[in-house]
Amino acid sequence: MIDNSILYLILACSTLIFLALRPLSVASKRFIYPPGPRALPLFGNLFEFPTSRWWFKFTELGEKFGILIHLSVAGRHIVVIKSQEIAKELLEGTSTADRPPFVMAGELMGFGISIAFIGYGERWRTYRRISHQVMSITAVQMYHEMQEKEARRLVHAFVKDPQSYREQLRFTVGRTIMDAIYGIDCATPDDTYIKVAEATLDNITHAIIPGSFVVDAVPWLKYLPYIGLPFQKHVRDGRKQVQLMVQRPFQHVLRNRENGTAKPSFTSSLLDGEIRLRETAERNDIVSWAAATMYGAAGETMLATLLNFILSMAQNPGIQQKAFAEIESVVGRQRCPNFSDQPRLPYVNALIKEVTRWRVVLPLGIPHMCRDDTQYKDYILSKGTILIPNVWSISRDPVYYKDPQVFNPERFLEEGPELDPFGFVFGFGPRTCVGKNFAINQLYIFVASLLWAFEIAPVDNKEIPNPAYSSGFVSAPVPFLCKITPRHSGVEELTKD
Ligand code: HEM
Repeated sequence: MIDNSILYLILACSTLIFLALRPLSVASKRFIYPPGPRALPLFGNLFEFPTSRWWFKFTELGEKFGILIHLSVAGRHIVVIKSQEIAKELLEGTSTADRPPFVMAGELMGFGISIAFIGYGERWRTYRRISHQVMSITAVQMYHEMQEKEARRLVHAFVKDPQSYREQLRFTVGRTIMDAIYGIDCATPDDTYIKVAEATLDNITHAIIPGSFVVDAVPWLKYLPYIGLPFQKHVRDGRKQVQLMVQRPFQHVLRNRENGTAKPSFTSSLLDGEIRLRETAERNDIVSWAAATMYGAAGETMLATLLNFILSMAQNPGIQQKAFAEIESVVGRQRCPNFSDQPRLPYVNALIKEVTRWRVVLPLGIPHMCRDDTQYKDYILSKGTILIPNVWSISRDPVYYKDPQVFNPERFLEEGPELDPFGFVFGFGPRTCVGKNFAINQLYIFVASLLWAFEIAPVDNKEIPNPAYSSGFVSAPVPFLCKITPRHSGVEELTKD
């Protein structure tokens, strides 16, 4: 990796070029941004940015400057939003539904065409329209049976090898998505489809983290001929892998459709033609990318949320006991929980909301960008301003939550429940998470099944200290030890395939 002094030198040159070349109209127009720390000439607030976990720094700045903070880096304006109401208002319309360019992960590695990274436009609207047909609140019921089966398989795997709960969760999350998206049943964690997808996503996730590659700060570097810079090597290998991840499972579905063995899936439903796409090639391109994005967006977020669930239970035995008692009274011990139990499990539903609030897995969501000059109250933001919702600080704000550090599902049950985290952890406005309904269902059935089957406790009855969290785009707890013991003798038998 290039060392920081060279990075800053290159950044300084690129900023000068940018300032010299930008159109006069932009330079002379009068924009009014919210308050923020003083920006240095050329560099702006570059040095305010820590190397990781920006959400803590943004929260600190919020205490000084208020609920909207303005920063700038190399001529690019950034506004960080610390209030749920303002994030909703500002990110609600299509005028702020663009995405900033992700040069490395998006343009160079080829993921920029995915639903999550692509800018606002016709192709993004098509993605959203077709995905809605198979991810709406009604449509996701088609995955219920498969999700129930995967929950039983997960429980069974935990019985067999409770120590490797993290790997089991990772594999089950991947397998469930493969099944839902492509109708592919992956037998083992070494399955090629899962391996390729995980390796590709590791690469992409690394590439998205700001500061990983110099080309994100200095986009003109992308025009350099190949001279073996670290980002160029990463692109050379990564781009091929992205194609493999998108094409292989999609071709599998096409082959199975031809020989009549395709299982129902997200991809198959889209190919069944409810969507009106003109050419087969165009249709295949759009559907294959919609499918691959789903896999990419679901894996890490679901895994991180389920790990937070395990941690919260090991740290809060009283809450776990209460949730188990509710499940036992509704489900009993003779069968596993299913979706029809859900309306009668209010405490479990509140517990899931609390897991998503207590440790948000995407602490800064995914940034939006203004498509045009945008007026908000007294501010006028220029086209291209990046808008970042500080979801982490919303989840910790005493304005919304009493004792926000405390894990307490009751906060969503009492009269006058506190702010519903499902209203912000899945994002805002037209870019809200496409897989929200699928994710909530999966969290419900996995959480209810694990609570029904196991007692999750610290090892040797010692308290589990709060683990460190990964510092990437998705924030997940680093491995921690805990003891997972079946609650009753029927668990193994009832979860046999
Ligand atoms: C607990 C699990 C999950 C969380 C917390 C989560 C959260 C988010 C957030 C914050 C965004 C950005 C929204 C915005 O820009 O305002 C997003 C986007 C997205 N999510 Fe999720 N997500 C989860 C699971 C899933 C699953 C299971 C899928 C697919 C099956 C999925 C598919 C997507 C897609 C495709 C986008 C891009 C939407 C767009 O840019 O138009 N997510 N998600």
